[in-house]
Formats: sequence, structure tokens, C-alpha cells
Amino acid sequence: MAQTVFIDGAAGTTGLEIADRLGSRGEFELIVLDDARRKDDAARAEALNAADFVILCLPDDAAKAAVGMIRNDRTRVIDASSAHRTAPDWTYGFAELVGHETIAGARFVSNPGCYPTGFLSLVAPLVREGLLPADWPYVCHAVSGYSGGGKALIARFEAERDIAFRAYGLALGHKHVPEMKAHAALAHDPIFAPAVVPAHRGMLVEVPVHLAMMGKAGQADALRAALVAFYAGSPIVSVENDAPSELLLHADMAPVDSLTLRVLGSADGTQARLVAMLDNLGKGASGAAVQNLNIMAGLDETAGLRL
Ligand SMILES: NC(=O)C1=CN([C@@H]2O[C@H](COP(=O)(O)OP(=O)(O)OC[C@H]3O[C@@H](n4cnc5c(N)ncnc54)[C@H](OP(=O)(O)O)[C@@H]3O)[C@@H](O)[C@H]2O)C=CC1
Ligand SMILES: CC(=O)N[C@@H](CCC(=O)OP(=O)(O)O)C(=O)O
Repeated sequence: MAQTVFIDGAAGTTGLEIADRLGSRGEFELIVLDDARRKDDAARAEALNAADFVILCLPDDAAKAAVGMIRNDRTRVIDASSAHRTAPDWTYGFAELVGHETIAGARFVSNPGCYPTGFLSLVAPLVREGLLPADWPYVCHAVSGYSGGGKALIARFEAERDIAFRAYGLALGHKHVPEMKAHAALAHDPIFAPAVVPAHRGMLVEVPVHLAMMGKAGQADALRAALVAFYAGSPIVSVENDAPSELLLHADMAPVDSLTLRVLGSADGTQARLVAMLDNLGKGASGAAVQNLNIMAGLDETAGLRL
């Protein structure tokens, strides 16, 4: 029998993409609230408690409130918001980092943020294996397509066509920093410098590292090899061994749920750039939510994904 799924926030950017990926799959039956009832708390509470799985695609406060509306001990939850990403009683939904079995057995799963997905995919395994120091003051630069900011930022970029580049998070303290620090087990907050470009989707997340100053001169190949070994067998994460002269985001990029990593070392071995490329709405949000749903439901993790 099909298991029921309720996407709370189904009319939003992330929710719509999840519904797309679930499409006509026979394993799941969607509980849908029409436009008149999708923000009605009584209707939402009924759906939240009827579903086998709930996927929250809401602002943080609404996601916390939705969890409070669940009055049974059966419904399993995937929260796409940042409300529970460092909460001790939630499982961090990055299957490749926490282990598929952990997610398979979890009731409350917090889907990673889009930028942290890029940062953590590069840094967490290398710190865990002692190849990068945990107590280094890391820096992370990133650019995202404007759908990363949901309906409001999409509307803004579609109205203000002359924006070519939007640096933000200038006061530091972006809400993703605690998530990056916690799940890479770092001693210090990374400095996070995000920006938005006039592309609908897609992102490039970069961590430049001073290998020589870290006592790791000449180890770019070793870092890459460690990532290759860590993600071996993953149908979603790949590690390239190439030397591109440029990496491009395309304004009309098609949806994709994969994550591509690179370690680009300098010729003298003193520096490297760790780079992740992904779709903010793919592995950065909706694709990861569907991957987690698949794992929790005991299915092939890639079912319904765009790879
Ligand atoms: N966009 C992205 O790339 C990513 C998003 N996320 C996270 O996913 C969550 C959803 O983001 P996103 O889809 O981009 O945002 P959107 O603004 O596009 O969608 C949010 C949806 O939630 C609805 N909503 C808001 N409050 C309530 C409520 N109280 N009850 C029911 N519905 C409500 C909104 O309704 P209405 O349509 O009326 O405004 C909207 O449809 C956020 O927490 C975001 O941070 C995480 C990773 C990446
Ligand atoms: C471009 C843009 O605005 N991006 C969002 C992050 C999108 C995302 O990852 O959502 P969560 O906040 O739920 O993690 C931001 O910087 O706040």
C-alpha cells in the first residue's frame, strides 16, 4: 500500500520541486490541501497527523509550529527549513555524512541547508580523517541562483533585472554558520561570504585553503583521493580529477540532484581551492529531501531523483 506524504508549504519553491520529484510514483500518495486551505491551521493539523511522512517546506517559525501540531508518535518528519539543523533530538539529514542507516531509522530528520551541503561535503570528511585541521579559521565563498531565497527573492530578481551580483551576509553571522561549524566539528565559526547571481538555480561553494600554512603542503592530491574514497559508490556525489580553467553556472540550468566536488591545487603545492557545485533546489533542498524520504521509506535512495 502507498505511504502518505504531506508537503506543508507545497506551494513554495522547495515544496513544488519535491512534488515534481514524487510525481506519479506509486510508493507514495500525496495529501494535498487546496489553495484555500493550505494555510488553515485546522486543515494542516489534520494533514500533519494523517500522513506517514511530512515534509516541511516552510519558514523556520512555521516549521517549528508545524512540528508542535503533530500529536501522534507515528508521523515521520523531514524539515527543509533551518529550524532544527543543530537540534540534538533531530537527525541531520546528510546521508553521506551521517550514514544511511541513521536516516533510515530516524523519526525527525533535518534537511541540510544548500550552502552547508557544499561546505560540509568538502570539509567534514577531511576534518574527520585528520587531513584538514579542525581548529583552522576556514573561509567559505559561495554564489547561488536566486531561487535559493524562495518566492520573495525570485520575485525581486525577476523585477530588478539589472542586478548582476548581490553580495550579502555582510554583517556576518549568516544562519548557516552554526550548521557548518557543528557538522564539520570545527573549533571556530567559518567566515561565510555568500552572494546571489541572476540565474534561477545552481550554486558554487568554495573553500580556499592555505595548505602550506596548515602543514599540508603538496597534499591536494591526497585530499582529493580521500574525498574519492569517502564518496565511493555514491550515485549522487562525485569527485572530479580535472584541471578546469573556469567553472560556469548557467542561467538556464536544468534541475539536477547530483553534487560535484573538486580539489584544485596550486602548482607549488602551497594552496588549494575546494569547490562544490550543486543545484540549490536539488541536493541543496528538494532532491535531498526526496533522497531522505526514500531512505526512510526503505527505498532506493535515488528513486525520483534527477541524476
Ligand atoms: N529555496 C531553496 O533553495 C532552499 C530553501 N530551503 C528552506 O526551505 C524552506 C522553504 O523555502 P522556499 O521554498 O524557498 O520558500 P518559499 O517562500 O518559496 O515557500 C514557502 C512556502 O511556505 C508557505 N507558508 C509560509 N508560512 C506558512 C504557514 N504558516 N502555513 C502554511 N504555509 C506557509 C508560503 O506561502 P505563500 O505562498 O502564501 O507565501 C510558501 O508557499 C525555508 O525554510 C528555506 O529556508 C532550504 C534549502 C534551500
Ligand atoms: C540565496 C539565498 O538567499 N539563500 C538563502 C539560503 C537558502 C537555504 O539554504 O535555505 P535555508 O536557509 O533553509 O538553509 C539564504 O542565504 O538565506
